[in-house]
Amino acid sequence: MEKLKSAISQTLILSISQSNPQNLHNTCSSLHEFFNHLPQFHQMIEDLAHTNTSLCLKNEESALEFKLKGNNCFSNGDNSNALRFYTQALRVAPRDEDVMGKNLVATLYVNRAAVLQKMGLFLESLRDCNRALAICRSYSKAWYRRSKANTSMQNYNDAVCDLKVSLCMEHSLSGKRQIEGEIKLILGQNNGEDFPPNVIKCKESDIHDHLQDIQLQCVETETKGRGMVSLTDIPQATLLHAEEPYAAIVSKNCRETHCHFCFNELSADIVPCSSCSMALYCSQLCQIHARGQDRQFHTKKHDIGFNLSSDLENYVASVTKAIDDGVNIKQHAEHKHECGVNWPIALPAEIVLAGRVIVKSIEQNKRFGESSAILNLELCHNYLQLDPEAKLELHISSIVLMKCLHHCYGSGIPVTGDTISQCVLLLSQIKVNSMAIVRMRSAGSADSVGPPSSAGNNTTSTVEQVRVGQAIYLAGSLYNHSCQPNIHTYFLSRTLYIRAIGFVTAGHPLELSYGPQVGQWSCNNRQSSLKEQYAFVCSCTGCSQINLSDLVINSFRCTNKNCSGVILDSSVADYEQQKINPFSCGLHLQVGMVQRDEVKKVASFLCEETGSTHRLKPGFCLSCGAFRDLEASNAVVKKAEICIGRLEGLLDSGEWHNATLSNALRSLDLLKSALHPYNKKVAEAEDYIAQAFCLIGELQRSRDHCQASIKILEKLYGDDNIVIGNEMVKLASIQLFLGEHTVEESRNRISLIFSRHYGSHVDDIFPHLQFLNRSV
Ligand SMILES: C[S@@+](CC[C@H](N)C(=O)[O-])C[C@H]1O[C@@H](n2cnc3c(N)ncnc32)[C@H](O)[C@@H]1O
Repeated sequence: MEKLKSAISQTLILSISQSNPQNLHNTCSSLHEFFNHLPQFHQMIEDLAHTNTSLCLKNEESALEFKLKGNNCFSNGDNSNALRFYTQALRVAPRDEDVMGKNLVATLYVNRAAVLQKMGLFLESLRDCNRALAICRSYSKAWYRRSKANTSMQNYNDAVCDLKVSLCMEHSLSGKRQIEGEIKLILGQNNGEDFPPNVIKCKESDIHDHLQDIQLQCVETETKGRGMVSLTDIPQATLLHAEEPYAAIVSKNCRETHCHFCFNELSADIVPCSSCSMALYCSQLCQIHARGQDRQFHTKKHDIGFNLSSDLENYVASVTKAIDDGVNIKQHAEHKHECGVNWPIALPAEIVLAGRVIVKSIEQNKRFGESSAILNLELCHNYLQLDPEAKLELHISSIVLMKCLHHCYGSGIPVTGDTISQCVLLLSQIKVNSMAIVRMRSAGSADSVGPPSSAGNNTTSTVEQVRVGQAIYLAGSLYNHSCQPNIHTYFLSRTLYIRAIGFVTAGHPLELSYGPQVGQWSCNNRQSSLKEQYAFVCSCTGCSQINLSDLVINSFRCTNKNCSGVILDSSVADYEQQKINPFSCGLHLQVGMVQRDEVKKVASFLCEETGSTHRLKPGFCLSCGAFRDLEASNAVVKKAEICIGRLEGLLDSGEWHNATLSNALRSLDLLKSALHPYNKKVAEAEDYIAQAFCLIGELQRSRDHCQASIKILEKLYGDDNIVIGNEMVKLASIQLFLGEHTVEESRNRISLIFSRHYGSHVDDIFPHLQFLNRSV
């Protein structure tokens, strides 16, 4: 790409930098023409789009090599490597290949099932047996292996049926005897009674929550374009929106760990794509949703060819029923056009996502090229605000993507100035409107730790977000951003859920956070992050009205011991100055009810002297006017931060030096002497020190510092913010370890905050937090 870029003439670069949505097709057409004359461009497209250069095709030879390695590891008892090699083999094994009279994929599933059984992963083992039997139902070994998994899970009736089916297919006398012996053994546990066969029920998801009957409306706003409001009052925690993505893609860093369709974490029994070695799924069903139904494959199932009782016939039919039978696959098969070529691996995820949008739009019979089919998504874009470099990147990426899609679709996707320009606009729509799909992950768990006194243990359980995918939700993208959001978004599988955090009155804008929030960063940092990422200047209440958090988050403490006022440095003072609106009839009207007293306490000058004439003076207390030498104070803070940074580094590396903790404690005192008690740096230092004490088993001290950190965060975010819920998880896990009854209070708060944000989905989102319910 860089080579291509350097070949472009300055004149063309200039006209691209000046392009706008109306004349885009000219610059797209010129650049396309220019590339068409470059041999290296054609070579690049060849490498990206042709199957003969593909790095992700199926390959029987490699599959057999991996299988052999898996077999060797299995016989040596090296189960984790055996599992790895069998999965590698499955990724590259051609689906219709028979080796020694057995389908290779089915054999690999059965081999992997044996490893999973050894590893105690019985459900995973059972699922692999089912996959093998869905391919070849006369596979005796798969039935036998299935009986093992069922026995381990105490599904004795199924285990007996599996063995009976396997017995019918077994040729050798000794094999028959062994199976008969095993049947007797299981029946013996049931006093010789036979078990009636069961019909397998496949439970893919279990989500209970209902959308409330709330009337939402899209309206035109003064400063933010379109936005969403409710026509009625919305009670706290109401679920008001659920939506499937128009298109979605797994994050690059989660390609090996998360399902490429539903984005849930992959378990040990990964299901690879049936046609390429790149895409991985958590289940056959997800694979079918992403790749489409493979009728040909399923009709290849061999007839069982043995005489079975009608009960057993039914049993076999229920187990081997194609997983997609009766499933109404409504989704467009989003991975199909990407299968077996390099570009979906080589290009950035958002370009591949654009490809999915284009193909879906074409598949939905919208004619691409005419009547602006892609733009029919009616999403806003930020093309005009992009810098020249970004415009050029979008031009190049669009030409490359359109060329790759053209390879697959031929004349169905023509590469012209017009179609490329639509792709450019689509990419800038994706920049502004796509959402990151996230999963909550717990780091450390009080379940997995030893005695609290022993050093090196990780006692706290923390909650963190992992960005697993990126998606376009057409209706979801109509919600504007606020740094003080009143709605909360989360994801189950690929579904977007939106819930009201608190009570929202009819007509009030419904706004979520695109990332930055009051309490997380200062106003100037939030503004620059939104500008950089989405190219807009945030005009939310948090950025336009005085709030306690923005006043204190980076502030210094007053030099007057009896004053709790704040002293701002010049960068913060400038931003806060902009919030003092000369047209408002009094500053106190712009301050939230709950915070009014607090704001007054830290900045009474602001509250008393309203109007445009008042200037915030950096270095002087906003409450009593006392002076602080900011240069000297900054030097103290910098020094202290170096020591705290060292502690943070140690926590990451897992190494330990007592001196680092002592230095950090001294630095915390220094920070407290210079910074306002609600400054975020103090909260962060308290948190690192809490983690360090936890690591060396000094849990009481860890708890104290954890509580101190939470107290500050409550001031910055507000008491009921989800961040406080996440922090309370840490505190509760320490309290639980200490056997303190105060854990009850923390549990109640966690439950209150989490249910406000996640409603009845709490347990689906945080299954790993069940341990917190343990009694003290
Ligand atoms: C995902 S869209 C939201 C819907 C959009 N307003 C529309 O008309 O389609 C994001 C865009 O909305 C606008 N926007 C959202 N929140 C904003 C805010 N707090 N301040 C200013 N503009 C905002 C920006 O133009 C941003 O790029």
